[in-house]
Amino acid sequence: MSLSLSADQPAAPADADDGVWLECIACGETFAPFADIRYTCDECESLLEVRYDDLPTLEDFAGEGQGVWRYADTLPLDAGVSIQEGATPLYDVPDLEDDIGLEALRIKHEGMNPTGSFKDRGMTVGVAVANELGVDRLACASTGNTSAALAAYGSRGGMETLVLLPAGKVAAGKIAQASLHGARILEVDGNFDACLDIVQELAGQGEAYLLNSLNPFRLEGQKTIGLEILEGFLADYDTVPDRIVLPVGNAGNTAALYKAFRELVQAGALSRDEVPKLVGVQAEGAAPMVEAVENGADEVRRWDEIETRATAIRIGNPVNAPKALPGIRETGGTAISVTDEEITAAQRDLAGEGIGVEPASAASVAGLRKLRAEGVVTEDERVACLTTGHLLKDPDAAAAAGSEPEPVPAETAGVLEHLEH
Ligand SMILES: Cc1ncc(COP(=O)(O)O)c(C=O)c1O
Ligand SMILES: N[C@@H](CCOP(=O)(O)O)C(=O)O
Repeated sequence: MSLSLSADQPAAPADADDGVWLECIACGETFAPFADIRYTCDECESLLEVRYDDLPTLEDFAGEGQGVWRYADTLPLDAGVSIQEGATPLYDVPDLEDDIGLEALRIKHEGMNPTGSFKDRGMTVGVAVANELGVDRLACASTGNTSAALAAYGSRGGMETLVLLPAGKVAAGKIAQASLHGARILEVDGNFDACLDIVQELAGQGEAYLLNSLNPFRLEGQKTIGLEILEGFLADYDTVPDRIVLPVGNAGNTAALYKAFRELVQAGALSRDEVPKLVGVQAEGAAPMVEAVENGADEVRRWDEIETRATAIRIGNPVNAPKALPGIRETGGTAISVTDEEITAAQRDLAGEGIGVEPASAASVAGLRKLRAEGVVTEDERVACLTTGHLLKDPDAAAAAGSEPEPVPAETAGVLEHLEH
């Protein structure tokens, strides 16, 4: 089955388990979902997706469960290892909306999840599947947020966790989280992509269960971001957004949102033309997806030299590109890169609306501003920007972008005198 936006319904193969199976996105080979551990296709090594024989519409989600698990009908299990993830705010930002010049702008702030990033939506599902598979050690490579979420959900699920981080390139808040939640932290003398290569090898040797976004079950939880955005726009504007702009690193969210919308099209809940355009934003110093989109390529070129202040998206080899590139192309979206200075300016813009985000998150707003200035995004559009992680994840970046504390004497007169200057 291809990754096109088609209304064709998948038919369950014999190895489906309760209407759920895994399917290779390249050769179409199918696998029973929980019989063995696999992350990629046995036949051609391409990425796998979870498939369902009964696809729900938005109405099917009304009122049941909480957060991510309100969408259990579109997930591979009925319940997960949960810390109440999902149901994040969809903020209005009137000043920013005017300033950028749009009909409507909303910020879906994923920093309001339990560990402060969207990764929780994936982990609640991924760790539950790990339980189902009977594994006892979980592992990931991480620029920080995945490790924080894995550590928290793993410890709640009673499993050992191992995280591989690029030494010196992970923000302080994220290391603190992984550490306190009890992960074993290995600092690798290499970048994120090198860490992921190692974790894939460890997982391949059966040393641990891999919970990066290469794991098809994890992305199922992340689909719920898209469903919540659609429901929020339908409630407030009686229509779905024209565009969703999101930061891109390993391209898991781009793949997950596209899958959520594809499934709604297959369920007959959304027409092809209604699907929001997906716009990926990367930092200039780590922009292999942007390069591929600009060149109309079907594959990304791995960037070995990468650098950006937005350490969460300091990634040169987005593993989900084979799922995400069709998502951008089929929805009529695009990809754009922004400078670190543009990212910091957008971080300040969001802070001015009371929304605290880490640098990578602000890339979405920086990219939207640029596309609006270039006329690619038009004034009459309704747009959702995804902000992926909380400000406190990277306190050093926040302090550098904000104002300096002013030393004053410990008495009122001295404070008043200081305030006059
Ligand atoms: C805060 C933050 N924003 C954005 C991303 C990129 O998301 P994705 O890998 O799904 O493209 C990540 C991690 O990759 C992240 O931690
Ligand atoms: N930003 C990510 C990078 C890893 O992405 P994943 O979605 O494949 O786990 C992180 O927080 O580590």
